[in-house]
Amino acid sequence: MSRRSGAGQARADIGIIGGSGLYEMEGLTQVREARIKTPFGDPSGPVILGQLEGRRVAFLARHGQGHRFSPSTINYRANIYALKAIGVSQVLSVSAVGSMRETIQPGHVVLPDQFLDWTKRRASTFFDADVVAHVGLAEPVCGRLGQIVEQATRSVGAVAHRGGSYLCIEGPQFSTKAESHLYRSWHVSVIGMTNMPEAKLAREAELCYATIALVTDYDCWHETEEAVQVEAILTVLRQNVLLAKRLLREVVGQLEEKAVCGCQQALKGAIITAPEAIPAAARTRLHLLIGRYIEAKKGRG
Ligand SMILES: CSC[C@H]1O[C@H](OP(=O)(O)O)[C@H](O)[C@@H]1O
Ligand SMILES: Nc1ncnc2[nH]cnc12
Repeated sequence: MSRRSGAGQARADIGIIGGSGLYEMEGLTQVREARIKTPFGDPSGPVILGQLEGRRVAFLARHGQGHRFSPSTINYRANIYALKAIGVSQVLSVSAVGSMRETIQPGHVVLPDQFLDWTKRRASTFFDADVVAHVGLAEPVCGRLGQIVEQATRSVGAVAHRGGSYLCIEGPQFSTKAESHLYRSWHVSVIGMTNMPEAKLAREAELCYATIALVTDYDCWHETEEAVQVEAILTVLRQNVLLAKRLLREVVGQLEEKAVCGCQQALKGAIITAPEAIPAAARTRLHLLIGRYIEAKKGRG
């Protein structure tokens, strides 16, 4: 696979964020690498662009090549910003998760429609200085994308659980049994360490977002299954990742190039700061995200 590099003219419509075990996307053609600088720092690595099933796709390994970034040190803002900067309008997020329910088994695919953010030390908004914006997160997953992913999951022969809550813990340690039982009492479906604040930031960036959660373990609540350990996760992951690659191809082939849905308007009416109160430096820093709203407002006087 030959690669060109550089960020100039790098464009894509569909973003894939690869999680644990998914560090590259096979099957991409016309591959090039883009190193994208953002006002929020560096993404986890170069964005890999190419064609997949006739669509322009951008792939980014969340933990970086060689899995160098822990869930707490991933620069989620830079990752989402970088995808937005190259034109991505819809993001498929692939994640390894633990199951919190008997019927959700290792090897199954869960398509959560809710998240619980139990993280403690992550930058979780683009709007933490100079501009205040409050986006809605009642439905954090794009329903249109979720529907397509569900169909595709079934058509590749995997067991799909559509809906349910993904509980995001800070990690990197796995949970104690006491925590795991507590979380089960909250009726969550799966547990992981990365989808928050990723999903929040995708909404702030007005990107459609859906998680493909690949179940690797039963965390540590199960009475007859071993408590989760990385070694066991990696064994299941090797199988899951093969499935994920087939599934992603199928999903991408069914997606419209440009998403047309409400996610693309998430910031409409959400910016509460008066345009004239926004300093020039903040306008520049946030232009990609809010330019069309504050310029229009200013024009109306
Ligand atoms: C290697 S197991 C724990 C690790 O896997 C998940 O990451 P990702 O969501 O990127 O697949 C989990 O959140 C932890 O970061
Ligand atoms: N049990 C678990 N807890 C947190 N993150 C995970 N990722 C995969 N399995 C997990």
